[in-house]
Amino acid sequence: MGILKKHIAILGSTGSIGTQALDVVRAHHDKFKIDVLSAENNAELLISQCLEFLPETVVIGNAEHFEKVKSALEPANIKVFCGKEALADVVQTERIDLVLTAMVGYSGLLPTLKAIAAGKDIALANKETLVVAGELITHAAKISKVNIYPVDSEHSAIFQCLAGEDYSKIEKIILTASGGPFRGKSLDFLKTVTKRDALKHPNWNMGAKITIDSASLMNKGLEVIEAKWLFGLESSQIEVIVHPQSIIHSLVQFTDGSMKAQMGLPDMKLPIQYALSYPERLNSDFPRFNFLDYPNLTFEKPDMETFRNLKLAYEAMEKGGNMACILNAANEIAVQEFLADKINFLDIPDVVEDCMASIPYICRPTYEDFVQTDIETRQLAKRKLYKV
Ligand SMILES: NC(=O)C1=CN([C@@H]2O[C@H](COP(=O)(O)OP(=O)(O)OC[C@H]3O[C@@H](n4cnc5c(N)ncnc54)[C@H](OP(=O)(O)O)[C@@H]3O)[C@@H](O)[C@H]2O)C=CC1
Ligand SMILES: CC(=O)[C@@H](O)[C@H](O)COP(=O)(O)O
Ligand SMILES: [Mn+2]
Repeated sequence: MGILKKHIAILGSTGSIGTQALDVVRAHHDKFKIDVLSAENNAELLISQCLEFLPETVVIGNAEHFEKVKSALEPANIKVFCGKEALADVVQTERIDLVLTAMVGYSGLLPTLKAIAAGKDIALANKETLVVAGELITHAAKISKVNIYPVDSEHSAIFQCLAGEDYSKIEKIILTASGGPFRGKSLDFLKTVTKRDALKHPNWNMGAKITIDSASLMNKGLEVIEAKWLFGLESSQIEVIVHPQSIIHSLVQFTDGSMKAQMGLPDMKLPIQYALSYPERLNSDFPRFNFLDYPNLTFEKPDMETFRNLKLAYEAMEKGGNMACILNAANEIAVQEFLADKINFLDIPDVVEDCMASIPYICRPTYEDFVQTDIETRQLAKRKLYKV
């Protein structure tokens, strides 16, 4: 009798997480079957991925590329759709077991909600979704009895440390942060840094948006909020420590004082594979960590005065409601403009803080409130950045 394969949809298959997920699938083709792939603009790569993995359905976000993708894939009997609604529809396809959310930003919210409502387990890389609407997502997952498996390296580390443990015995978790390319630098130094400087992450090769977030410590702020929702924690139970080598991926301290850490070389294929194959732990030939190559694993307190984004994220989490949605939308606009060389690095926390102070607070937001908050915050962020 053949082994049953897990049927997977990968949303954002052409990105850093998406391409590494396909590497994992390629190495374990006896375990996984790709049913859906999607991309926003990169039609060439999407077409070649489809011709290799032969999904049933593919979605290209940007309508400009639709005809090109369609004419390349229809001869291979692959259905091609385009646009946001199509993405939210195809994740509901009956045979899909697991949806890997590997797209970037707020765009992950609707397809993730639709996939959960259709009873699909989620391998969650797209942290912005949980940041924006963590309560809505975790509530929907509970109702639909679906699991959310973390892909983010720190959250995968915590999830692995918690295997077989009682979550009510968590005293606190400690998220490690590399500190990014500007660790130890002053505000004066940060005034003049460029996109090129900010894109040089010391340990990880990732998409542009998350790399800028790592440099500004917003990534760690988003991860603090992500951890709250994934593991059901209070703000006081979530700590951040700077660990420049990125070998310890995060830690859990239990109520008896014992600590568990998960370690390994910085390689996203491991957490991706763990999330895709859970509860099975598959073999891999990923390079192994050797203590003797790292005689100095070091730790520092994060500098939340210079890197204000981390403090703003704690504030947004503590305030709740739509505040983290405001933080996220303002940050997405600021990062987009920084990557377009239109604003300075230090404008990022300024505009996030301004938007958090100005957009009306909603204590118990509905999905429609999040949509409206996201739109209004993006408009305000642009007005603040360009003083129009
Ligand atoms: N990269 C990493 O190591 C890690 C990433 N993450 C998280 O995973 C997510 C993906 O990050 P990463 O892979 O680095 O990002 P990339 O920018 O490398 O890839 C993003 C993917 O999403 C697609 N995409 C872009 N915009 C949209 C949109 N509006 N709607 C739908 N799809 C879209 C892109 O398509 P196209 O190529 O056509 O533009 C691409 O396939 C992020 O939320 C990030 O925070 C978390 C931990 C580590
Ligand atoms: C690989 C991964 O999970 C990233 O989120 C990474 O943690 C970014 O590094 P920073 O610790 O610099 O934010
Ligand atoms: Mn991370």
